[in-house]
Amino acid sequence: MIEIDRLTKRYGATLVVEDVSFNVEEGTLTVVVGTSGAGKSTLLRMINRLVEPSAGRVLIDGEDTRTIPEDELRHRIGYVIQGYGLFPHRNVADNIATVPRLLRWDRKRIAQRVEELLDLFQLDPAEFAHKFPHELSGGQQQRVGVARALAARPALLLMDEPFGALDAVIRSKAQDDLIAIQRRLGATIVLVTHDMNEAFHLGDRIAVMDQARLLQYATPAELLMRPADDFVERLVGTVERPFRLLSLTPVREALEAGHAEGEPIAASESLHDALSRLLWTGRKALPVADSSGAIIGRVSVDKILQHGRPLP
Ligand SMILES: Nc1ncnc2c1ncn2[C@@H]1O[C@H](COP(=O)(O)OP(=O)(O)OP(=O)(O)O)[C@@H](O)[C@H]1O
Repeated sequence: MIEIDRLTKRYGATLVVEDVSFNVEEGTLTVVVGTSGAGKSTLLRMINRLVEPSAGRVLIDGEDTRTIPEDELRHRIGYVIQGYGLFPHRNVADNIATVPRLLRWDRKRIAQRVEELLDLFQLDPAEFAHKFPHELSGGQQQRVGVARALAARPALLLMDEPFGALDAVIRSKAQDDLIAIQRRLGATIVLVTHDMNEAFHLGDRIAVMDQARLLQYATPAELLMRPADDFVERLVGTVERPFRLLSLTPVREALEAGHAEGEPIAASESLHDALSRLLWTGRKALPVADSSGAIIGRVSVDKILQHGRPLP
């Protein structure tokens, strides 16, 4: 677990991060979201001590980061920034091998790890290992940047606007890839963005910051249903709120007894998917199947719309 404990940063008289605390569970993805200048990047950089906190501390599995030598800390915490920071004169394989080399892994182990990561990021080693960063597209550079940060299996991966330079279509694909890789590796990630859609798409938990302070730290569903204040509510975005809520709720939670005609929908799919299917087919209800394919009930438009309403 990563414990962020009362972190504060002052530049002169200005408080840039004020008394921020939250815990990040192992194997989860936490998104820090907020307006420009809220202090998100500074908070992230205090976690790996690129910025020295004015007060407060960070614990990694109970160990205070101040007791860990800085170079060791950089090896234990991966860091990805917008623009990826790839070394322009090193090829893809050498870029990915950076930290394992510093840690003096043997050649064979490094070569295996590089190949494994290239495969994982869907970059064919035969084609990409020897290319240089300028020969790659933005999306490919982004993947190499993340692969490099993950190479030595860090305890924590920090990502600052990692998709900021990608256009909308590639960005969405890159977000899906990150989720798949995070699940597969069980990596613990803290990611900074100013994009609330990205936060909802990626975050197991979301930390909302404004003017140096943490306003709320909660799951996406909690943010939607119980925003801590007006600012959070506005940021979450009232217009898309019902749809976001439906995207986060599985069909199983609106299951009703009874029969319905048509192709069944899986209980694990979202109510958003169910509603799209219902609107598309013009039906009032769909049969619902469990993971074995057995029909366990139905889901109806009326019931879904009840779920889209915020709690009183
Ligand atoms: N080294 C510094 N010296 C003085 N002020 C700084 C320094 N670094 C950051 N700041 C100020 O701290 C505030 C927060 O900056 P930070 O980059 O953490 O915000 P952010 O939420 O990441 O914003 P953005 O999304 O625009 O990058 C800003 O007002 C910035 O000008």
